[in-house]
Amino acid sequence: MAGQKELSGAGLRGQVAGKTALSTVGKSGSGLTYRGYDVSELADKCIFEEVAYMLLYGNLPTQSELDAYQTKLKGLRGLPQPLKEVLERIPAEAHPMDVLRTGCSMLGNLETEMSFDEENDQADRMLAAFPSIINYWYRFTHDNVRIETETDDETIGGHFLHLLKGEKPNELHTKVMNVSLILYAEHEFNASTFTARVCASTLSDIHSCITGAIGSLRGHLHGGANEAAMDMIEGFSSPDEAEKEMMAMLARKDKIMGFGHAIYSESDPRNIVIKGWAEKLAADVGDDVLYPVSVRCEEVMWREKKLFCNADFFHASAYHFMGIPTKLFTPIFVCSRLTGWAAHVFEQRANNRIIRPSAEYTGEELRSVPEISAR
Ligand SMILES: CC(=O)SCCNC(=O)CCNC(=O)[C@H](O)C(C)(C)COP(=O)(O)OP(=O)(O)OC[C@H]1O[C@@H](n2cnc3c(N)ncnc32)[C@H](O)[C@@H]1OP(=O)(O)O
Ligand SMILES: O=C([O-])CC(=O)C(=O)O
Repeated sequence: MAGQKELSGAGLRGQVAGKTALSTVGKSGSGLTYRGYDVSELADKCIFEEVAYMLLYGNLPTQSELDAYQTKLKGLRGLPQPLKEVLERIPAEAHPMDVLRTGCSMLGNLETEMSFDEENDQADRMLAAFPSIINYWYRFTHDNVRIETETDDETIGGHFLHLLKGEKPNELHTKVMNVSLILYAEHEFNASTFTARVCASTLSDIHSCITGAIGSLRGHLHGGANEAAMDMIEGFSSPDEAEKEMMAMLARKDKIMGFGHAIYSESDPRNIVIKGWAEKLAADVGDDVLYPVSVRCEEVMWREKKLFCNADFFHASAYHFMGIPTKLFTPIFVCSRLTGWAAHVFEQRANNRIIRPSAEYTGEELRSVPEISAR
């Protein structure tokens, strides 16, 4: 099991900031459980919609519940015209995470959550619409086409790739997308989820909570690490070059993206799963550089620093082998983590007290305001 670190110090590390029944990190099973189910077993046996349903509605769906849920989500993939118009005005050079942040916020203006009774329907709507939002903008600004976002793909993962590439994905790619979305779905009180909970604790609307969470996930120390890891590994032309460059980065004390974790001490249980799929995808595309480079980076970091790959590192090569542009990596994370964020918003609302910690003051002693001429 991937154990927990000794937790103390800055960044609220080790402080219990609330209760959750949604997941455990570094405590049991392979190290990550969602409502008591081990993430590796979920990734093996389920499609993403089953996990989304379990997080959002409390139990794994029966076959008829799953069929109804997939039908519901399929029916919610269309985008309102004013949202399409906003997306068309965002420049091609914008970061897709900013596009998604704006898309979520705009959706909140058009389909505002009027009462918390709507929270499940609102979460389902975002789950269905986010792949449409990001791909509508991407295809409009990069390929000059206005795509039809209502596909008949059974899964969100398949739907995402279909919109991106204009054709239905093969079985391998659909499976990897499902695995990836399951692995990224939920992770206790990480920075973006905590952002969503803080916002929810003020009794704000769900679009505000999710918009804020997208902004938190964007940074390279959190979800943005999968893009930063890709930028790094594609600069290495061989495992030996990767080793040499990594050693130089470590000597300079650079932060190496895709390694280390705030909670896990020895491994991130999601890594072994996505690494296995990255290896299969490498064989599928006949890669003999990127995957071996990634493996060498993993070996060097462990040998030199006892730092291990987190969920993001092998996601980089896996997504790349499926032909996904690097700048869409973190938005895919959003399409998954939305389930965890929304489930935490529901949990916070169900047992709420406004989140308002204290600060240790390090400023000036009490003093009087000098006249402006005397400053
Ligand atoms: C899905 C996710 O969000 S997973 C996280 C994705 N983020 C990344 O991959 C970014 C790179 N990793 C990091 O920056 C960090 O490991 C974090 C943000 C994930 C965790 O941060 P912390 O809990 O503060 O790290 P931690 O306390 O373990 O750091 C211990 C030491 O290892 C170093 N370290 C940790 N991660 C790395 C890294 N990736 N590269 C180089 N050194 C590192 C720290 O600088 C620190 O050194 P110091 O004691 O000399 O200051
Ligand atoms: O838990 C964290 O700090 C970061 C992480 O791995 C996640 O959000 O998936």
